[in-house]
Amino acid sequence: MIVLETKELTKRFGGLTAVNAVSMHINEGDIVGLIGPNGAGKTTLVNAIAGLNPPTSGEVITFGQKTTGLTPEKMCRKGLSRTFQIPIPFPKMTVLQNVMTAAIFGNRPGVIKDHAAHSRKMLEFVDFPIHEDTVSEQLNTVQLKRLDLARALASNPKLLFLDELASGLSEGELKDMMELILKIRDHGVTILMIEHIMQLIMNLCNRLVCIQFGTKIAEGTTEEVANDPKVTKAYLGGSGNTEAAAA
Ligand SMILES: Nc1ncnc2c1ncn2[C@@H]1O[C@H](COP(=O)(O)OP(=O)(O)OP(=O)(O)O)[C@@H](O)[C@H]1O
Repeated sequence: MIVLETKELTKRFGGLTAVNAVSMHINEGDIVGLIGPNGAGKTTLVNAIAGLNPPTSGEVITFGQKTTGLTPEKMCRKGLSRTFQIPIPFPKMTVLQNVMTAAIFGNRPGVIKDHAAHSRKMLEFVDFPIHEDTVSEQLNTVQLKRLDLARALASNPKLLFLDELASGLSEGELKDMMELILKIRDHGVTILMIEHIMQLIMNLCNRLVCIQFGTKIAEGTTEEVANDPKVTKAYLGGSGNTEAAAA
């Protein structure tokens, strides 16, 4: 079953076409990698789908319903949640308060009976490594990424967008993060991940979408797209190995 589809989705910033008529889809249970060189338009595409920066034209269909241009709050209530390339929690709130905020505002009233208990469950799920009463401005990169993930999961999404979740992590942390992403998928959440780290893409994703200069240049199984000469060229500007380019 297709859970998300874009049709000719376009986003312009003045004279710049950051996303150019991108049509793509995500199947239920997929982990789709959204790849492409720096500045290709990946975050803009995700923002256009998730409502942060509505598209200039085209269509978004989420769980079979037209959702083009809906606000992030409405998309969240429809089951789409996301993390950010640079996580920005409420800095003066504790870790638990940050997750509770997402639990309270990300779910329909009455769905979650005990927001604190639900939030603690989310922190446990992401193996949050330090005390829940820690003030969020004191967190390091790894802790911020895990908090962002716990916040995203607190609204019980069916579809989750991850924007460079693994950037800035060490080799060991990367392995833990891969296990966590698989655990999320195994709990019934379909995932679209923007990622540059090829080790992650090749190990986790069953499908890839590659964009360059805002235009989709490839979509298919991970193997098909990774071996597509257009994709190799986009990364290296010539012949070569995508893995080496993106690692
Ligand atoms: N709010 C904005 N206003 C104007 N231009 C923007 C805006 N947001 C993004 N852009 C431009 O749109 C293009 C695509 O940027 P985007 O951040 O989506 O690329 P990306 O593929 O996510 O890049 P990266 O991998 O480096 O994060 C870039 O040229 C960027 O400068």
